Amino acid sequence: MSRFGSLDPDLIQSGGCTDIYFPRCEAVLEKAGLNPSVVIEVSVASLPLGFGILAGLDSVMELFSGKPVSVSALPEGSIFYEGEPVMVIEGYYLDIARFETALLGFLCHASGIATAAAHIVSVAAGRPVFSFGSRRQHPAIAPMIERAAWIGGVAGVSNTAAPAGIPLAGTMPHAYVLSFDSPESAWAAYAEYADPDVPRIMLCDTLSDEKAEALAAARIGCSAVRLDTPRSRRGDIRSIIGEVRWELDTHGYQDVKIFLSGGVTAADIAALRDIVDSFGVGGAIANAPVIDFSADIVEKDGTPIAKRGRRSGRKQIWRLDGRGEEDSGPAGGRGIGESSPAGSHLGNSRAGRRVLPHTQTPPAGAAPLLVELIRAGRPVAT
Ligand SMILES: O=P(O)(O)OC[C@H]1C[C@H](OP(=O)(O)OP(=O)(O)O)[C@H](O)[C@@H]1O
Ligand SMILES: [Zn+2]
Repeated sequence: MSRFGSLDPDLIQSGGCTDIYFPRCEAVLEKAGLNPSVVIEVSVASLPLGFGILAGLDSVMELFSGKPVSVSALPEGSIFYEGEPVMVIEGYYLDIARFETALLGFLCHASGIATAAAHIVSVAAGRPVFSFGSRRQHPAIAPMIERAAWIGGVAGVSNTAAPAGIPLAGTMPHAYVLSFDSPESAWAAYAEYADPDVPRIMLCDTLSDEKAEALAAARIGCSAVRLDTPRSRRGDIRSIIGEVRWELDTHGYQDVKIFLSGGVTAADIAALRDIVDSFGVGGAIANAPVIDFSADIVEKDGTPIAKRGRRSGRKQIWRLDGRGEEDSGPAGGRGIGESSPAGSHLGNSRAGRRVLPHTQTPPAGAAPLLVELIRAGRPVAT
């Protein structure tokens, strides 16, 4: 029996977490004596934001290691576009079939979060964005959520179960403030007792007006005030934030920054990034729509073949000016443990890329973006 509704990872590894039609059709193929060698490409036909950031590769590598298949893919954190094969899997179909469910699940969910994070980070235009939304999802996938948000470019994450190397960030809950007899005593205790390396960011909207609480917190001493104003009180949040900034400046607290959280979306950030110093984003990242990848046969026993709506034959993505590393590296995010985003290349138009048949000679100076990761079940040193 699984605990907390989550699954034993060994069952995923063995193909036990799959859509029932796979084992059913495997059995028929076996009885029919069929097991073609295939090339399967993972791609997406439509990307609402016009681009995607690839994430979830760590789990796919684990899934296929030790299995008699070969895998090539765009490196994790790469930007990709509609119709581009982000991953290519080769092997006998019966060695791949039932793993399609887990393969797509790993990529769809993590890439959706990484893409939303990258979009929000690019809209924030240099203002730090923190992932505060792991509470909006099942805790068993908190490490995946925070890792994908980090790959998408956030400056830090709130969940302590995040993979090592990702900075943790957080402030204080309203429950903490309410545990004291006043917000002032809550802030004073935090200023005095919180670990020295914890930023003094005080939550300023619990019992009274943001302007009054922000000034009171600044007088006690803080580096920033967090506004998490409930929807019922929001009204014109821009005016509220503008008043808080004005009063802080007028009273000599120009250095006290403003941190905004609570239902923050990319549109909010676009509208407020000129008067807010950093953002805590929950559901807009953690609950991001998945990227709707599909896995399709494009070659069978060496012959190009594909279902309607897909182009047959194995392909390569070429970066025409040879800057493969820019596209094949973190394009909107970064690898785990890297100190900062590799700079957002979200401006990368797909004009600089070309998808060609695997057998076709590319233009001079072009760089291949799909790289071999696993050969016959063994990871390829990259
Ligand atoms: O973008 P969202 O999905 O809204 O979540 C982001 C913030 C908002 C929420 O505030 P509260 O719900 O007031 O929780 P708390 O009092 O614990 O901060 C909590 O601080 C989350 O980290
Ligand atoms: Zn709260």
